[in-house]
Amino acid sequence: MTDHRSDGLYDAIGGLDALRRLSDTFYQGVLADPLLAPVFADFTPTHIEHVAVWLAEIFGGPDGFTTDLGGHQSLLRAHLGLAITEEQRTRWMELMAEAVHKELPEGELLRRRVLEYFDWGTRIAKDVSASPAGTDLGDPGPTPRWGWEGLK
Ligand code: HEM
Repeated sequence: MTDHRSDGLYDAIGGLDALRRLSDTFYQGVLADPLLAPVFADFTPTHIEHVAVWLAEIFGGPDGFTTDLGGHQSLLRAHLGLAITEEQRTRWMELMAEAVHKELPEGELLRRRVLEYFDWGTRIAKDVSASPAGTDLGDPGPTPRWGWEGLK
């Protein structure tokens, strides 16, 4: 078991390919889940790729979400109006923890840091989701970065 700590978190995770596998496995679980599937009624396969590209940027990889997919504000806006409940957020975390254990390299610290990001991010998604679609969120600043020490 190794934490690959001399690498950045993105490289230790296995880069974009590993994040694509993570996203794919996670959304297979989401779409089969009675509590979450209705939230993702408009799901399309591009969602899997967009989430992988977002996560790459978060964990210190290429900034493709900012350059090509609308950046931090677009990510937040995608969650407006969803009215995510705490029960749904918790289920999302359970399914993501399963996907992380299946798809990401072993390493207690690596997995802990990744899941800490998801815990932080799902709370933000839930908060934003309480506001109606189209709400002006202002400038949220650049996409956050998450490393071995957590939020940078
Ligand atoms: C760290 C946590 C999260 C991340 C990184 C994340 C990431 C994303 C991204 C990148 C998109 C845009 C996808 C696209 O452009 O196709 C998106 C949309 C969406 N997210 Fe999240 N999300 C998070 C939490 C949640 C939670 C907790 C829920 C609900 C329980 C949720 C539900 C949705 C839905 C319904 C959409 C729109 C889906 C669609 O395109 O049809 N997200 N999310």
